[in-house]
Amino acid sequence: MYSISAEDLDKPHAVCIPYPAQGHISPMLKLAKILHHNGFHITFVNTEHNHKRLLKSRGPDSVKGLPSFQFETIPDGLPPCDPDTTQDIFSLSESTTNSCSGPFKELLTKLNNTSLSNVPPVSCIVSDGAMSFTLAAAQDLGIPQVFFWTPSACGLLSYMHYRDLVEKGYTPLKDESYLTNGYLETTLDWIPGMKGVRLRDLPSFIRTTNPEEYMIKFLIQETERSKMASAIVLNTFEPLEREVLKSLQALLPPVYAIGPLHLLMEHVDDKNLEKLGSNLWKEDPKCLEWLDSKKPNSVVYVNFGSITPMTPNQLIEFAWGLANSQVDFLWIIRPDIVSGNKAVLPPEFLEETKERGMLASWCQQQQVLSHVAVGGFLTHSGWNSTLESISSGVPMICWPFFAEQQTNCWFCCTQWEIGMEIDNNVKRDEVKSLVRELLTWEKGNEMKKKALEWKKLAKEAAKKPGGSSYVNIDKLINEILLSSKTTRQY
Ligand SMILES: O=c1ccn([C@@H]2O[C@H](COP(=O)(O)OP(=O)(O)O[C@H]3O[C@H](CO)[C@@H](O)[C@H](O)[C@H]3O)[C@@H](O)[C@H]2O)c(=O)[nH]1
Repeated sequence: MYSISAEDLDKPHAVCIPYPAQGHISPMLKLAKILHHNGFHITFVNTEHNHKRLLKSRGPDSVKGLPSFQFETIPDGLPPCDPDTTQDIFSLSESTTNSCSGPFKELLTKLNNTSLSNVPPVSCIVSDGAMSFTLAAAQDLGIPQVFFWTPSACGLLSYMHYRDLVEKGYTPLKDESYLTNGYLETTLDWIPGMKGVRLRDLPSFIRTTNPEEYMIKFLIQETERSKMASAIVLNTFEPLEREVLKSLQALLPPVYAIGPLHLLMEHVDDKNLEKLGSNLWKEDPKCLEWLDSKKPNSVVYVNFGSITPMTPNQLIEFAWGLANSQVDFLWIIRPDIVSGNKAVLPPEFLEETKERGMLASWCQQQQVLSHVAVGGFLTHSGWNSTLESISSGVPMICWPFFAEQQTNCWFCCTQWEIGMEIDNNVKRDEVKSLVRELLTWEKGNEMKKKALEWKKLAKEAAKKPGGSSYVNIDKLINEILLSSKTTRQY
């Protein structure tokens, strides 16, 4: 155990607990580092499974911590599995809800036994919005509890309306034919801040015929419990999602837009924190070297995040679409991207693209997106990827897979004017023409200009001292985390 100074024992102590998936752990770790920089003692809680994965991908230093920034683990309730595979989100949501509350409360009791734990008493909890079992623990201790929803604000607003969608009869679908008979094109005009959105643009879990669909029940439960929190935080910035944020403010406790967190992190000048990382796969540093050899705006970067799977056929269509576009590409293919199979690319494709294609299994995405050689991003529209692309001024081709990625895609294509959607049933000719359009044609140029405008606004929001997100973090700390404002009772 580290020995801690008397001064450290007086610090406020935030327990930060992400939902145990890559796209949630990374932004939570950034927020935890910012709080640490602002004088908080941090306990960061991973699941045992992800702790093992971090040890494997980044080595022991990544989770060894510092005297005032420590890592703890709780079990996720699922049977042990191969540390290299992505856990199933549906099972994970059910098991964390049903089994994590006990271990989490035990952990808090252990930390609060300060003579043994040698840490300050826990003074607030920053929990992922999809880990609402943490609320009861905060209520027991009478301390502030903040929910960090890691999807976009438009994603959260959509989830907040899941109950209405069920009550108004939009979901469950009457039968399977409703998936393809044009029903999903139905336009809704009653979600303030998202006028004109179609059913197919809402988070994908509503595309079910099952009246007992777990993800719908889960998200209704999680969003309801968010109403009891001391505050809500979102990794977005006010000019980007102003109308949506306004709608959320009317439904929830105070909502703070504090992103893009990776830009806010630039104000955290602490070498000790740099070694604490969150990538569950090992990054390939050769991607950046390869980009160095390319001309500005000449490369399309292709990455579908940490969860999206695809069929062997979709992989082949993407491959030939990229090859036929004649554009240089950096394509990240996760080892588990083809569910149940090894990703196999045809040797003719590898031969034909060896001069202009780079393949790797994981990269340092933020650095890749801010490299001058990258002119466009073919993405699954996960929120972190979308926000990282926006803050680097990179326009996108969107191939949303599930959850609120459909909503992020709709905003990119119709509201922010920085994206083009590719059909879910991907075909090589469409990949080829959209990649060419993005990198070499007028439409791509227009989107690039727009993306650069958003980049400027993102940077302004993160500016020290007056940027809106910078100010909101200050407010979050002073108005909520350091105050005695506690959660509301059920
Ligand atoms: O080679 C890679 C690939 C990804 N990343 C990082 O991994 C994160 C991926 O996050 P995201 O783009 O949000 O995708 P998912 O992993 O799919 O994220 C899940 O979590 C997000 C936040 O809640 C949701 O928006 C998504 O729908 C959900 O699938 C990003 O920060 C990337 O920079 C890397 O560093 N290197």
